[in-house]
Amino acid sequence: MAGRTAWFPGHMAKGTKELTALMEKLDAAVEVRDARAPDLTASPLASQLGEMKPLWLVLTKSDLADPATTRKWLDHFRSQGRLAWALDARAGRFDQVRKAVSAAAPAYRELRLAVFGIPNVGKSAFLNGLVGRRAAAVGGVPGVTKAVNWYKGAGCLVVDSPGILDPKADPLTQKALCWVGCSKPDVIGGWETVATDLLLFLRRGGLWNVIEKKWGVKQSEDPAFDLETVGRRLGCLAPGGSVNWELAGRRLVDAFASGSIGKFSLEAPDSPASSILEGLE
Ligand SMILES: Nc1nc2c(ncn2[C@@H]2O[C@H](COP(=O)(O)OP(=O)(O)OP(=O)(O)O)[C@@H](O)[C@H]2O)c(=O)[nH]1
Repeated sequence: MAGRTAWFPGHMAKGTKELTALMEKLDAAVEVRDARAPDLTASPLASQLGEMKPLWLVLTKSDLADPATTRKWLDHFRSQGRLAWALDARAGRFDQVRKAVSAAAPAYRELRLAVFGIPNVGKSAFLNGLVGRRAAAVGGVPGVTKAVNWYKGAGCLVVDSPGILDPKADPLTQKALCWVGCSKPDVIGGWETVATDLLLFLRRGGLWNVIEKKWGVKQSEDPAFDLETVGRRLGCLAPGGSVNWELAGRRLVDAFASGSIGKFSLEAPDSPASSILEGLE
């Protein structure tokens, strides 16, 4: 894949350092990924942390993903021996996760868990759902760093961490992360370029039906006209009647990221998005 981006804000570097130091004092960690793209939204820290403690996996935004594909992902991860669940973190049923918490808790104290993942995957929504929306942050835990916030839930103490994005992620992966709201188009060339690649991805991945279903727009004969066709359909016009590309791109990508386009999955265990992304170069 093409060259590397340099976007790695300081707080993410700090978060990585804090989290690895903290892992020593924890019993397990929950990695949060987006159910629409579980490979793309994997945390760059997962393998490092997984060597230290058991890693549980939560696929959030399952309400926005294709249910059959999500079931395949769960089978896939469980076949690797991982505890894995898929849920709508804002409204989800947490019974299964809570059951795992009580099963894993030591007899003499609460289970200590970290929640981590790349930006905007739903870490806070998951944490709030697990410990209860009104849970207040509790202070330092004896013998454990005071530099982070702990939240007390039934049988567990949970610590949040800042979203950490792979500093080495290539530009195409970063674009794909914009499609699900986990990265920002302004660091990767703007809305037009992110949206153009999204349409190309849908075309190549046989996923154009989501666009047709939502807005009644058919694929153009030439992919170069796809964004123009969509932009016109959405009424994103500049004075004089030409398409306002940035606006069209923003409306399209926002519709994807927020789920207003309908349920879709960008990848399945047997067809990872990375294979289509490589074809976009
Ligand atoms: N539809 C849907 N939206 C969700 C779900 N989980 C989170 N969201 C939304 O996704 C957005 C990001 O959620 P957060 O919980 O703030 O994500 P985060 O990972 O804590 O974000 P950072 O702290 O910025 O890294 C918010 O608009 C949430 O309402 C989910 O399961 N389903």
